[in-house]
Amino acid sequence: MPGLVKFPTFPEGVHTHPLLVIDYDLLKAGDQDEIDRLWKAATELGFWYLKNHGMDDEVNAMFDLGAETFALPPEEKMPYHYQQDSSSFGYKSMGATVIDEKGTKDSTETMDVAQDDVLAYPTKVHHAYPPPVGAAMAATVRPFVRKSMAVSFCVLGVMDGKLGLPRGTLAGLSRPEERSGSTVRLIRAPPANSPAGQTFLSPHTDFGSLTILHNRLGGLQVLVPGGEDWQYVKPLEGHAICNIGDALNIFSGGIMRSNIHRVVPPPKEQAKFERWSLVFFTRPSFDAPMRALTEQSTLIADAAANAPAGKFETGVTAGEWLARRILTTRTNRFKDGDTYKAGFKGTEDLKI
Ligand SMILES: O=C(O)CCC(=O)C(=O)O
Ligand SMILES: [Fe+2]
Repeated sequence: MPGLVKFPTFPEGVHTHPLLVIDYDLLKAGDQDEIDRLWKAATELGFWYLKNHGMDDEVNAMFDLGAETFALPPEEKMPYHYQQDSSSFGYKSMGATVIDEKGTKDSTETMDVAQDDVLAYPTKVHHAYPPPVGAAMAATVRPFVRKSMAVSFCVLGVMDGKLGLPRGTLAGLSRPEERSGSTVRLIRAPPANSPAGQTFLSPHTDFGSLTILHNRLGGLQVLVPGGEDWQYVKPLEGHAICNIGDALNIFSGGIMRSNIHRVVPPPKEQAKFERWSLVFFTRPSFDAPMRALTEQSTLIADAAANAPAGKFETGVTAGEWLARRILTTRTNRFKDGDTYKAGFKGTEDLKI
């Protein structure tokens, strides 16, 4: 974040859900207890804190880059806006997407920098970015992406083992050499001086495999399985918040949980401040089929066999899945609530 900005600590007395804390150093070392705890987190809630990820410096540098980029005047950001009919790579201005079935426009600015563009820079693969991003590519963006990829691939490797998949299976569905929707996202949400009940990000499951989130202020909430009420996830200094997305839910025949979450203004005194998040989304290669890996694991085959027929055979690729969910939120495409709900649907099994 705009590292020098001081903000009030997360308040007492708000309904908060604790997450398991997973130690990345222990995971990398193959510690069996830690692996078991990660498995518990990934299958029960689908969210956990990650400590000792070793990327605090890269995260702070990314927040500074976000501040520099979003501070540009609109005429210097808009040329890098995402294209209406394609992916969300690039800059997104406030109001360019809708956040609910009523067609309410969003109030955040975002910048998505594609992993493919970061790795190939200065060759452009998907999109162009404002000059501060290019200038920071080698020193800031690429180191952040590399460390985030290492975390993701470590988690995917652990999941291979637990799911009974041949080693490297899940990473093989997100090979950096193949084009994918994997991306870094910076999000700036304004201070919440607007009507109560405002939402920054409506209830959703994440579209890809694994999400690694760094935030400073509260506002992220989860709907705990079987529960009715939204509970805050408290940001913890130096801890990332990780969660499972739709692709891992589908690949695993529903064993891993892609849990529904949303973002509302930060609680109490924190609401007066701008809210910044930095997210790294690992998503499968565009060509990867979104279906349960039943041939490679009896555990997955059994899980899929117990689910309603076809539930984990989506018939689409990861690229198509992503495009459907992303394009549904475009303000210029919004038609009506039913079309929105059908188009935005993820793997949630809870009612939105
Ligand atoms: O900003 C946050 O805390 C969460 C963001 C999120 O859920 C998303 O970008 O998918
Ligand atoms: Fe999310």
